[in-house]
Amino acid sequence: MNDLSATVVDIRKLWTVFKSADGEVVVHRDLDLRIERGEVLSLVGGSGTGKTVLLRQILGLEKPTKGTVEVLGRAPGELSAKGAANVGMLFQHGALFSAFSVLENIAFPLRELKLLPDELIRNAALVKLQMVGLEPRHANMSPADLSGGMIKRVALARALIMDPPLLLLDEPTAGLDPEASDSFCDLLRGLHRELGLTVVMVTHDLDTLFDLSTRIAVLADHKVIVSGSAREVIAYPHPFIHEYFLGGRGQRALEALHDKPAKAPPPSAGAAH
Ligand SMILES: Nc1ncnc2c1ncn2[C@@H]1O[C@H](COP(=O)(O)OP(=O)(O)OP(=O)(O)O)[C@@H](O)[C@H]1O
Repeated sequence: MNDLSATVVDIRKLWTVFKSADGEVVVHRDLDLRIERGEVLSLVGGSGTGKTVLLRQILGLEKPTKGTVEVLGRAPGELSAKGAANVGMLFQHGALFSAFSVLENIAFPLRELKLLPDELIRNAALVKLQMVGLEPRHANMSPADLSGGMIKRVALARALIMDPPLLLLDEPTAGLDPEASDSFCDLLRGLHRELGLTVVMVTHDLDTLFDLSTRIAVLADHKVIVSGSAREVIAYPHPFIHEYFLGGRGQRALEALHDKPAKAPPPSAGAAH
């Protein structure tokens, strides 16, 4: 497979087994998942079904016990500088360095490469700052002075600094109020379209899930039991799906989705919250 292939993430016969005091815990068993270029694939599943572990395996931070994970045809574990540039990750709480300014945080992965002069790195970071809807005046601020929505935006700019074709999002709207959450979803939707990104997202927020996903994959019984559109997934008979999507919370999110007026195409540089 080469970089022109439509498959960005290819997971085959994946087993993840952790040792515990009581023996072994099987998290994934023979899990298969293929993600094509341009998809926004959301992973949903009960607590402990291995969604975060799967993101970490795609990022190359953890190795499968058995089976293979490939990103653009390469094992993410073999991350060279070029490999690392293939995947951007937005961690749940932003994971910004508190001692660094906004711009230093965004520039960090590029600076670590030690390949470019400072001026070029600074300019690249400023471009990304604006891409996520922030302004040059935010560049010298400290993370402690930012709102939750701004922290997410800075973390997103850092995840995008190397122009990765694949972006991983762990609970991108967790902790944001509804307005900031909508605004961040608009930004993600715009960037997905404009940059032609492939996105893999873990979210417990059903509004975010229905708002952004082009496909939903459900993890249960140690594997992906079904993947497809919201409609297809909801129609799949499984107790987890019934409880998750057809309980009160799911019904409200579905109704809100149907009631929502169609959105105008969002600018990638929307107002920061
Ligand atoms: N390094 C590790 N060592 C041992 N067990 C681990 C390790 N990492 C994860 N686990 C276990 O693997 C299982 C899956 O964890 P993971 O965090 O991926 O679940 P999740 O689906 O993201 O859950 P949640 O929705 O609650 O965040 C859990 O039982 C967790 O305790």
